[in-house]
Amino acid sequence: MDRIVVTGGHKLHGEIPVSGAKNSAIKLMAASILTDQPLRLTNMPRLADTKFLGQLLRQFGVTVTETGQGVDQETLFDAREITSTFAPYDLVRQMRASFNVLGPLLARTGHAKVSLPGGCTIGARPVDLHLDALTRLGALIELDEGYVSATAPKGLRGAEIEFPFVSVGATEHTLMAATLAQGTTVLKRAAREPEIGDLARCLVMMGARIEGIDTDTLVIEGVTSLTGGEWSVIPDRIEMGSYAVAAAMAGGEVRLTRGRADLIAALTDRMVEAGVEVTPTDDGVIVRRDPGVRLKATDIATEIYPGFATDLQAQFMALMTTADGTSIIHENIFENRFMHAPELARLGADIAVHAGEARVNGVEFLHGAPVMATDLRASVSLVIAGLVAEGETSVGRVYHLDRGFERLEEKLSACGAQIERQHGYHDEH
Ligand SMILES: CC(=O)N[C@H]1[C@@H](OP(=O)(O)OP(=O)(O)OC[C@H]2O[C@@H](n3ccc(=O)[nH]c3=O)[C@H](O)[C@@H]2O)O[C@H](CO)[C@@H](O)[C@@H]1O
Ligand SMILES: C=C(OP(=O)(O)O)C(=O)O
Repeated sequence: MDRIVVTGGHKLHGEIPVSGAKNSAIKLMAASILTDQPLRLTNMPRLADTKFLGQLLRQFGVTVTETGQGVDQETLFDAREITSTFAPYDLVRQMRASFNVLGPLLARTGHAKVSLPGGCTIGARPVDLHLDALTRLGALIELDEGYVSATAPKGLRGAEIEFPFVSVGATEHTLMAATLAQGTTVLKRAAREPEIGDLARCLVMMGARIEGIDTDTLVIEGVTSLTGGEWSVIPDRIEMGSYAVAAAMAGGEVRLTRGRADLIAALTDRMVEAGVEVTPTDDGVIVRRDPGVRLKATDIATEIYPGFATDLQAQFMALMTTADGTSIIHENIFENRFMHAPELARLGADIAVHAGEARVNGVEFLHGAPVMATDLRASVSLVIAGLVAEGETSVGRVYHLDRGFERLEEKLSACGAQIERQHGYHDEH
């Protein structure tokens, strides 16, 4: 097993290119099932999650061809023939979003059997909204021994669906299925995350008829078939936000490129409030901070987009561990997303968690210690804390981190961080 070792106390100076968004790429990959023509995705991140999903798509008979390196990374998906519509537990359990192949398989072939999903253990994470919406589109659904079997013998048909609350996964899942349904589908209380806009725009490029993109009401006029084409994956706002916080934590000056400042406005507004200098640029932001001056404790509450992203909560908590004063962090999206708090405490942070609220009492210094990544975004929060912790911080179970951060050590060490990956480490936990 790998671990990442960070030696704290080095300022960051330089440039970090933002990769394509994991949470868009994996939905766009699932959309490739909807057409028998090739779909080329550019600005593709190479991550454990895109690899898992590539394996799953191959299981259905999709040809997946990766080419290029760095900013030229792209992948061609050719789902000319779907040879299987079975998604086994072993391939779905690794990543929650792989469940979202169910709708596209059903829309394209009329049947599918998909294992219930895995993903980060940050809450119960049921899929009831997904299944209710597919049922409204005319799917017959059965649950048996951890598998969902769905059929639509007469094809899917449009419906008006009002989600009881906002769900990113259920919105994009239903959106994909509805593109090939007969008639009109209206999705109310739809999620508006930028990755959904990216998916919807790609589907429109493929011939789908969708109105209301980026709003909470999507109107989809079903078509009989979609075409292929080429699409560039939107920048990863969570990766971008994580490096913005890393620069703020370590101090120095970092320019984030190939990104979009507007996508992380909720985060940078709070960073500015805390005393970090953030300057938007044409393709990202410049983050500056004098490490000699303590940041001011700042409160956050996670919300649906355009609010503060739950996927940036752990990173912001790490930043607040050394701020002056007490910051209150409310987690409103997932019921169990503070598992990084006890790990940050090993580094000397003072954090009290009660239900959905964490009180972070800023301390002057953190000290290095062995810590364990508990989920994807928690793992990067530990790396961020390690950037200022005195001595060495070793982060175990980095397979969580590898799900969503491409070449993290390379990107941070190019800016002066002392960080390395060690292979073959024995995890005693
Ligand atoms: C791969 C991907 O894009 N993952 C993102 C996606 O996850 P994901 O799509 O799983 O998140 P959702 O927006 O669906 O979840 C929001 C809340 O709704 C609940 N829920 C969801 C569906 C359902 O059928 N029933 C139900 O109760 C969830 O347990 C959670 O408490 O959006 C989250 C919220 O921005 C992000 O943290 C994840 O990084
Ligand atoms: C929680 C995340 O991923 P998943 O929904 O796949 O678990 C994430 O990207 O932060």
